[in-house]
Amino acid sequence: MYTLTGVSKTFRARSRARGMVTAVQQLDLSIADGEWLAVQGRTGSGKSTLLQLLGGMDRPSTGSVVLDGHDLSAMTESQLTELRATRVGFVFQAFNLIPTLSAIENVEAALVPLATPAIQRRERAAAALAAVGLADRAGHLPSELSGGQQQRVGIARALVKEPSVLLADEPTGNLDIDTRDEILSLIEQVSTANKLTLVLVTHDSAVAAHAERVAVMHDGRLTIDPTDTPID
Ligand SMILES: Nc1ncnc2c1ncn2[C@@H]1O[C@H](COP(=O)(O)OP(=O)(O)OP(=O)(O)O)[C@@H](O)[C@H]1O
Repeated sequence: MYTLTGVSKTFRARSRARGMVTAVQQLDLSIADGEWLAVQGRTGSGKSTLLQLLGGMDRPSTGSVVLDGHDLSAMTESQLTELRATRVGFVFQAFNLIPTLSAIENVEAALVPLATPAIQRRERAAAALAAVGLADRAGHLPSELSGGQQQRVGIARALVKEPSVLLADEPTGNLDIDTRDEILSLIEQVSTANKLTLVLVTHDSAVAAHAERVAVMHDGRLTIDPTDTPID
């Protein structure tokens, strides 16, 4: 599980006159194993920064981010790289696939940092693509796939690492409503099947309504409704 204590993140603004920007302020948060937490909030409220801190892509300026007893803020760069490669899957709004690689090669790419032998890489990537219903599109380039199919590849790329945490930043933001619902139910299904902790950033209240808990960011501060209960 995650325990965040007194987490703040400040950035130096590009223009000197603007000084520092506080993206996340004094945030305390616990996320249980297997929980499905949605994070909502206006643009610029700090949602993506929070996700980056949870994923070890960035370090807090103050406070601690502890995952299963390990303080991410105290880890070395190589420990964080290993954490990202093994424990945490990421899904992005713009899919972030490599355009010159086929679907299966995009999924395999997630295993390169682990030095997984090529045969195993191919087998695991094929299984991950099958798990998202895309076995028959393995050889297609991203440009030959619909938005929903590209996001399925993105989900397979996150799952192939066999992570314990899935972090999704507006994963349905580029999709029409029907495809949004398909992708959301796929994310829910794979998260349940693999007992993943799911933290999903969304502007969309219809998406957030599926979560067990909804947290709202406002100017870097987080509010959670303690009365929130799971919605079936
Ligand atoms: N690397 C950075 N350097 C400087 N400022 C940053 C950096 N990353 C984020 N910020 C600032 O921190 C604040 C929070 O940004 P963040 O991207 O976390 O918001 P967000 O809620 O995810 O927004 P959106 O919904 O538009 O993606 C913003 O004011 C942003 O400009």
